[in-house]
Amino acid sequence: MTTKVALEQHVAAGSPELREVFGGVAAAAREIAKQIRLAGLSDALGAYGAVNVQGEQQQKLDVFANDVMIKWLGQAASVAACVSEEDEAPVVFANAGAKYIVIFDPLDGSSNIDVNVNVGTIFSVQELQGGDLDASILQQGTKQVAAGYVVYGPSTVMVMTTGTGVAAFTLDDNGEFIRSNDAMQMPEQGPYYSTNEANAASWPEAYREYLAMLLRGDLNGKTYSSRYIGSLVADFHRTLLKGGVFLYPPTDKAPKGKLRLLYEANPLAMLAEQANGAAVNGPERIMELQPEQIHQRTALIVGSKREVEALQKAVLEAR
Ligand SMILES: O=P(O)(O)OC[C@H]1O[C@](O)(COP(=O)(O)O)[C@@H](O)[C@@H]1O
Ligand SMILES: [Mg+2]
Ligand SMILES: [Mg+2]
Repeated sequence: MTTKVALEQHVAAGSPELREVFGGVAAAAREIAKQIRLAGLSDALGAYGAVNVQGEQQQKLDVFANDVMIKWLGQAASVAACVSEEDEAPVVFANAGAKYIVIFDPLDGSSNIDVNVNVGTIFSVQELQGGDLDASILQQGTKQVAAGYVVYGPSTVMVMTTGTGVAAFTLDDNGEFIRSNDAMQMPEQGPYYSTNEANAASWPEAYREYLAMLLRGDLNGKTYSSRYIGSLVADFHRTLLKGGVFLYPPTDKAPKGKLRLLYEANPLAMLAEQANGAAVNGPERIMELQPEQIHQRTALIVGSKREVEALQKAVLEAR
Protein backbone atom coordinates (compact mmCIF):
# COMPACT_ATOMS: atom_id res chain seq x y z
CA MET A 1 0.00 0.00 0.00
CA THR A 2 1.34 3.46 -0.86
CA THR A 3 1.74 5.96 1.98
CA LYS A 4 -0.62 8.92 2.09
CA VAL A 5 1.09 12.30 1.74
CA ALA A 6 -0.86 15.35 2.89
CA LEU A 7 -0.32 18.77 1.29
CA GLU A 8 1.20 20.31 4.42
CA GLN A 9 3.68 17.40 4.71
CA HIS A 10 4.69 17.70 1.05
CA VAL A 11 5.37 21.45 1.37
CA ALA A 12 7.05 21.31 4.80
CA ALA A 13 9.83 19.21 3.29
CA GLY A 14 10.84 22.35 1.33
CA SER A 15 9.96 25.21 3.69
CA PRO A 16 8.06 25.46 6.98
CA GLU A 17 7.07 29.07 6.14
CA LEU A 18 5.55 28.10 2.80
CA ARG A 19 3.72 25.34 4.64
CA GLU A 20 1.76 28.05 6.48
CA VAL A 21 0.83 29.70 3.18
CA PHE A 22 -0.43 26.42 1.73
CA GLY A 23 -2.18 25.62 5.00
CA GLY A 24 -4.05 28.93 4.68
CA VAL A 25 -5.05 28.33 1.07
CA ALA A 26 -6.11 24.76 1.90
CA ALA A 27 -8.27 25.91 4.82
CA ALA A 28 -9.95 28.51 2.60
CA ALA A 29 -10.44 26.00 -0.22
CA ARG A 30 -12.16 23.56 2.14
CA GLU A 31 -14.71 26.25 3.08
CA ILE A 32 -15.17 27.44 -0.49
CA ALA A 33 -15.63 23.87 -1.77
CA LYS A 34 -18.34 23.23 0.83
CA GLN A 35 -20.16 26.46 0.03
CA ILE A 36 -20.05 25.68 -3.71
CA ARG A 37 -21.24 22.10 -3.21
CA LEU A 38 -24.32 23.25 -1.31
CA ALA A 39 -24.81 26.58 -3.10
CA GLY A 40 -28.27 25.77 -4.46
CA LEU A 41 -29.57 25.12 -0.93
CA SER A 42 -28.06 28.09 0.85
CA ASP A 43 -29.01 31.17 -1.17
CA ALA A 44 -25.33 31.44 -2.21
CA LEU A 45 -25.98 31.68 -5.95
CA GLY A 46 -26.55 34.79 -8.04
CA ALA A 47 -25.31 38.36 -8.16
CA TYR A 48 -24.07 40.13 -5.05
CA GLY A 49 -25.31 43.48 -6.32
CA ALA A 50 -21.97 45.28 -6.56
CA VAL A 51 -19.32 45.82 -9.21
CA ASN A 52 -15.65 45.02 -8.52
CA VAL A 53 -12.54 47.00 -9.42
CA GLN A 54 -12.58 45.42 -12.90
CA GLY A 55 -16.06 46.84 -13.54
CA GLU A 56 -17.50 43.30 -13.40
CA GLN A 57 -20.66 42.20 -11.56
CA GLN A 58 -19.61 40.39 -8.40
CA GLN A 59 -21.34 37.10 -7.66
CA LYS A 60 -22.19 36.23 -4.05
CA LEU A 61 -19.64 33.43 -4.20
CA ASP A 62 -16.91 35.82 -5.46
CA VAL A 63 -17.39 37.86 -2.29
CA PHE A 64 -17.60 34.78 -0.04
CA ALA A 65 -14.44 33.21 -1.53
CA ASN A 66 -12.55 36.49 -1.19
CA ASP A 67 -13.52 36.93 2.47
CA VAL A 68 -12.55 33.35 3.27
CA MET A 69 -9.15 33.61 1.54
CA ILE A 70 -8.35 36.82 3.43
CA LYS A 71 -9.55 35.35 6.74
CA TRP A 72 -7.31 32.26 6.51
CA LEU A 73 -4.26 33.89 4.95
CA GLY A 74 -4.39 36.61 7.63
CA GLN A 75 -3.98 33.81 10.20
CA ALA A 76 -0.91 32.39 8.43
CA ALA A 77 2.05 33.89 10.30
CA SER A 78 4.30 34.02 7.21
CA VAL A 79 1.82 36.05 5.08
CA ALA A 80 2.46 39.80 5.10
CA ALA A 81 -0.25 40.85 2.63
CA CYS A 82 -2.77 39.69 0.08
CA VAL A 83 -3.74 41.05 -3.32
CA SER A 84 -7.11 39.97 -4.71
CA GLU A 85 -9.01 40.39 -7.95
CA GLU A 86 -11.93 41.59 -5.84
CA ASP A 87 -10.10 44.35 -3.95
CA GLU A 88 -8.67 47.51 -5.43
CA ALA A 89 -5.76 47.72 -2.99
CA PRO A 90 -3.62 45.13 -1.15
CA VAL A 91 -4.81 43.89 2.24
CA VAL A 92 -1.93 44.19 4.74
CA PHE A 93 -1.73 41.96 7.83
CA ALA A 94 -0.02 42.68 11.14
CA ASN A 95 2.07 39.48 11.02
CA ALA A 96 5.48 40.51 12.36
CA GLY A 97 8.40 39.31 10.23
CA ALA A 98 6.11 37.76 7.59
CA LYS A 99 7.80 37.43 4.21
CA TYR A 100 5.19 36.31 1.69
CA ILE A 101 2.56 38.07 -0.39
CA VAL A 102 -0.28 35.93 -1.75
CA ILE A 103 -1.87 37.24 -4.94
CA PHE A 104 -5.11 35.53 -5.92
CA ASP A 105 -8.26 35.22 -7.95
CA PRO A 106 -10.56 33.92 -5.20
CA LEU A 107 -13.14 32.50 -7.59
CA ASP A 108 -12.33 32.08 -11.23
CA GLY A 109 -15.03 31.36 -13.79
CA SER A 110 -17.81 33.19 -11.92
CA SER A 111 -20.10 33.08 -14.92
CA ASN A 112 -20.23 29.29 -14.51
CA ILE A 113 -21.25 29.20 -10.84
CA ASP A 114 -25.00 29.33 -11.35
CA VAL A 115 -24.93 26.48 -13.88
CA ASN A 116 -22.96 24.02 -11.71
CA VAL A 117 -19.86 24.00 -13.90
CA ASN A 118 -16.30 23.88 -12.51
CA VAL A 119 -14.85 27.02 -11.00
CA GLY A 120 -11.54 27.57 -9.22
CA THR A 121 -9.20 29.61 -7.02
CA ILE A 122 -5.82 30.69 -8.47
CA PHE A 123 -2.88 31.92 -6.38
CA SER A 124 0.68 33.18 -6.74
CA VAL A 125 3.22 33.65 -3.94
CA GLN A 126 5.85 36.37 -4.06
CA GLU A 127 8.48 37.27 -1.46
CA LEU A 128 8.55 40.67 0.24
CA GLN A 129 11.68 42.52 -0.90
CA GLY A 130 13.18 44.87 1.69
CA GLY A 131 9.81 46.01 3.03
CA ASP A 132 8.72 47.65 -0.24
CA LEU A 133 5.24 46.18 -0.63
CA ASP A 134 4.29 47.76 -3.97
CA ALA A 135 7.55 46.77 -5.69
CA SER A 136 7.31 43.28 -4.20
CA ILE A 137 3.80 42.81 -5.59
CA LEU A 138 4.91 43.99 -9.02
CA GLN A 139 7.73 41.47 -9.41
CA GLN A 140 8.03 39.45 -12.59
CA GLY A 141 6.48 35.98 -12.68
CA THR A 142 9.97 34.46 -12.77
CA LYS A 143 10.31 35.58 -9.13
CA GLN A 144 7.28 33.61 -7.89
CA VAL A 145 8.24 31.26 -5.07
CA ALA A 146 5.10 29.18 -5.45
CA ALA A 147 1.87 29.05 -7.41
CA GLY A 148 -1.21 26.93 -7.71
CA TYR A 149 -4.93 26.60 -8.16
CA VAL A 150 -7.84 24.70 -6.72
CA VAL A 151 -10.43 23.33 -9.12
CA TYR A 152 -13.86 22.73 -7.60
CA GLY A 153 -15.20 19.95 -9.82
CA PRO A 154 -16.43 16.39 -9.33
CA SER A 155 -13.36 16.26 -7.04
CA THR A 156 -11.80 19.28 -5.37
CA VAL A 157 -8.15 19.23 -6.47
CA MET A 158 -5.25 21.55 -5.67
CA VAL A 159 -2.43 21.70 -8.23
CA MET A 160 0.70 23.42 -6.96
CA THR A 161 4.38 24.11 -7.44
CA THR A 162 7.13 25.51 -5.25
CA GLY A 163 9.52 25.56 -8.19
CA THR A 164 10.45 21.88 -8.28
CA GLY A 165 7.78 20.23 -10.42
CA VAL A 166 4.00 20.14 -10.14
CA ALA A 167 1.93 18.03 -7.76
CA ALA A 168 -1.82 17.52 -7.31
CA PHE A 169 -3.76 16.93 -4.09
CA THR A 170 -7.34 15.68 -3.85
CA LEU A 171 -9.61 16.78 -0.99
CA ASP A 172 -10.71 13.64 0.88
CA ASP A 173 -13.75 12.99 3.10
CA ASN A 174 -11.80 14.06 6.20
CA GLY A 175 -11.10 17.51 4.74
CA GLU A 176 -7.44 16.74 3.96
CA PHE A 177 -5.69 17.40 0.67
CA ILE A 178 -3.93 14.12 -0.11
CA ARG A 179 -1.33 13.84 -2.86
CA SER A 180 -2.83 12.21 -5.94
CA ASN A 181 -0.07 13.02 -8.45
CA ASP A 182 3.50 13.92 -7.53
CA ALA A 183 4.96 14.74 -10.96
CA MET A 184 2.51 16.22 -13.45
CA GLN A 185 3.85 16.57 -16.98
CA MET A 186 2.10 18.25 -19.88
CA PRO A 187 2.21 16.25 -23.12
CA GLU A 188 4.52 17.78 -25.79
CA GLN A 189 1.59 18.37 -28.16
CA GLY A 190 -2.23 18.25 -28.66
CA PRO A 191 -4.98 17.05 -28.84
CA TYR A 192 -7.16 20.08 -27.87
CA TYR A 193 -7.33 23.77 -28.60
CA SER A 194 -9.33 25.84 -26.15
CA THR A 195 -10.50 29.35 -26.95
CA ASN A 196 -13.60 31.54 -27.14
CA GLU A 197 -13.94 31.28 -30.91
CA ALA A 198 -16.80 33.77 -30.92
CA ASN A 199 -14.08 36.43 -30.59
CA ALA A 200 -12.06 35.19 -33.59
CA ALA A 201 -13.25 37.93 -35.96
CA SER A 202 -11.62 40.52 -33.69
CA TRP A 203 -8.32 38.68 -33.07
CA PRO A 204 -5.16 39.88 -34.77
CA GLU A 205 -4.74 38.11 -38.12
CA ALA A 206 -1.79 35.96 -36.94
CA TYR A 207 -4.02 34.21 -34.36
CA ARG A 208 -6.70 33.42 -36.96
CA GLU A 209 -4.07 31.99 -39.30
CA TYR A 210 -2.57 29.98 -36.45
CA LEU A 211 -5.92 28.41 -35.61
CA ALA A 212 -6.54 27.63 -39.29
CA MET A 213 -3.10 25.97 -39.38
CA LEU A 214 -4.00 23.74 -36.39
CA LEU A 215 -7.31 22.82 -38.02
CA ARG A 216 -5.60 21.85 -41.28
CA GLY A 217 -3.36 19.49 -39.29
CA ASP A 218 -0.25 21.41 -40.34
CA LEU A 219 1.49 21.25 -36.94
CA ASN A 220 3.24 17.87 -37.19
CA GLY A 221 0.19 16.34 -38.87
CA LYS A 222 -1.76 16.35 -35.59
CA THR A 223 -5.56 16.77 -35.69
CA TYR A 224 -7.35 18.78 -33.01
CA SER A 225 -10.63 18.82 -31.13
CA SER A 226 -12.13 21.92 -29.58
CA ARG A 227 -12.87 22.26 -25.82
CA TYR A 228 -13.87 25.48 -24.05
CA ILE A 229 -15.47 25.67 -20.62
CA GLY A 230 -15.08 29.41 -19.99
CA SER A 231 -13.48 28.82 -16.56
CA LEU A 232 -9.77 29.42 -16.97
CA VAL A 233 -8.87 27.02 -14.15
CA ALA A 234 -10.88 24.19 -15.70
CA ASP A 235 -9.62 24.88 -19.22
CA PHE A 236 -6.05 25.00 -17.91
CA HIS A 237 -6.47 21.83 -15.84
CA ARG A 238 -7.55 19.88 -18.92
CA THR A 239 -4.70 21.37 -20.95
CA LEU A 240 -2.19 20.38 -18.25
CA LEU A 241 -3.42 16.80 -18.11
CA LYS A 242 -4.19 16.15 -21.76
CA GLY A 243 -2.05 18.63 -23.68
CA GLY A 244 -2.88 21.20 -26.35
CA VAL A 245 -3.27 24.95 -26.13
CA PHE A 246 -5.47 27.49 -24.35
CA LEU A 247 -5.63 30.88 -26.08
CA TYR A 248 -7.09 34.18 -24.94
CA PRO A 249 -5.72 36.55 -27.62
CA PRO A 250 -6.16 40.31 -27.72
CA THR A 251 -9.55 41.38 -29.10
CA ASP A 252 -11.01 44.69 -30.31
CA LYS A 253 -12.86 44.93 -26.98
CA ALA A 254 -9.77 44.02 -24.92
CA PRO A 255 -6.73 45.01 -27.00
CA LYS A 256 -4.33 44.14 -24.15
CA GLY A 257 -6.11 40.85 -23.47
CA LYS A 258 -8.78 40.02 -20.88
CA LEU A 259 -7.01 37.87 -18.30
CA ARG A 260 -5.12 39.29 -15.36
CA LEU A 261 -1.32 39.02 -15.31
CA LEU A 262 -0.64 38.76 -11.58
CA TYR A 263 -3.31 36.33 -10.43
CA GLU A 264 -4.33 34.42 -13.56
CA ALA A 265 -1.51 34.37 -16.14
CA ASN A 266 1.62 34.30 -13.92
CA PRO A 267 0.64 31.42 -11.62
CA LEU A 268 -0.62 29.30 -14.51
CA ALA A 269 2.54 30.12 -16.50
CA MET A 270 4.72 28.92 -13.62
CA LEU A 271 2.73 25.69 -13.35
CA ALA A 272 2.87 25.18 -17.14
CA GLU A 273 6.64 25.68 -17.30
CA GLN A 274 7.21 23.46 -14.27
CA ALA A 275 5.24 20.73 -16.08
CA ASN A 276 7.21 21.05 -19.34
CA GLY A 277 4.73 23.43 -20.99
CA ALA A 278 5.01 27.12 -21.93
CA ALA A 279 3.10 30.42 -21.65
CA VAL A 280 3.37 33.61 -23.71
CA ASN A 281 1.37 36.80 -24.27
CA GLY A 282 1.94 36.36 -28.03
CA PRO A 283 5.48 37.60 -28.60
CA GLU A 284 6.86 37.36 -25.04
CA ARG A 285 7.19 34.84 -22.24
CA ILE A 286 4.49 35.61 -19.62
CA MET A 287 6.81 35.26 -16.62
CA GLU A 288 9.28 37.84 -18.01
CA LEU A 289 6.67 40.60 -18.36
CA GLN A 290 7.31 43.49 -15.97
CA PRO A 291 4.01 44.19 -14.14
CA GLU A 292 3.04 47.85 -13.82
CA GLN A 293 -0.32 47.60 -12.07
CA ILE A 294 -1.83 44.98 -9.81
CA HIS A 295 -4.94 44.44 -11.94
CA GLN A 296 -3.11 44.59 -15.28
CA ARG A 297 -4.50 42.49 -18.12
CA THR A 298 -2.66 40.38 -20.65
CA ALA A 299 -3.23 38.08 -23.59
CA LEU A 300 -2.50 34.48 -22.57
CA ILE A 301 -1.48 31.52 -24.67
CA VAL A 302 -0.57 28.56 -22.46
CA GLY A 303 -0.17 24.86 -22.98
CA SER A 304 2.03 22.27 -24.62
CA LYS A 305 5.43 23.49 -25.78
CA ARG A 306 4.91 22.69 -29.45
CA GLU A 307 1.69 24.66 -29.86
CA VAL A 308 2.83 27.62 -27.74
CA GLU A 309 6.19 27.90 -29.54
CA ALA A 310 4.44 27.75 -32.95
CA LEU A 311 2.04 30.52 -31.89
CA GLN A 312 4.87 32.72 -30.61
CA LYS A 313 6.77 32.24 -33.88
CA ALA A 314 3.66 33.11 -35.95
CA VAL A 315 3.03 36.29 -33.93
CA LEU A 316 6.68 37.39 -34.12
CA GLU A 317 6.82 36.77 -37.89
CA ALA A 318 3.66 38.82 -38.42
CA ARG A 319 5.18 41.90 -36.75
O1 LIG B 1 -16.46 34.52 -21.50
P1 LIG B 1 -15.06 34.65 -21.95
O2 LIG B 1 -14.70 36.01 -22.43
O3 LIG B 1 -14.62 33.56 -22.89
O4 LIG B 1 -14.18 34.55 -20.63
C1 LIG B 1 -13.87 33.44 -19.94
C2 LIG B 1 -12.72 33.81 -19.06
O5 LIG B 1 -13.09 34.81 -18.11
C3 LIG B 1 -12.82 34.37 -16.80
O6 LIG B 1 -14.04 33.91 -16.29
C4 LIG B 1 -12.36 35.45 -15.90
O7 LIG B 1 -12.30 35.06 -14.53
P2 LIG B 1 -13.24 35.62 -13.32
O8 LIG B 1 -14.47 34.79 -13.22
O9 LIG B 1 -12.32 35.42 -12.17
O10 LIG B 1 -13.51 37.07 -13.58
C5 LIG B 1 -11.84 33.21 -16.97
O11 LIG B 1 -12.05 32.24 -16.03
C6 LIG B 1 -12.21 32.63 -18.32
O12 LIG B 1 -11.15 32.05 -18.98
MG1 LIG C 1 -10.55 34.67 -13.16
MG1 LIG D 1 -12.52 35.75 -10.14
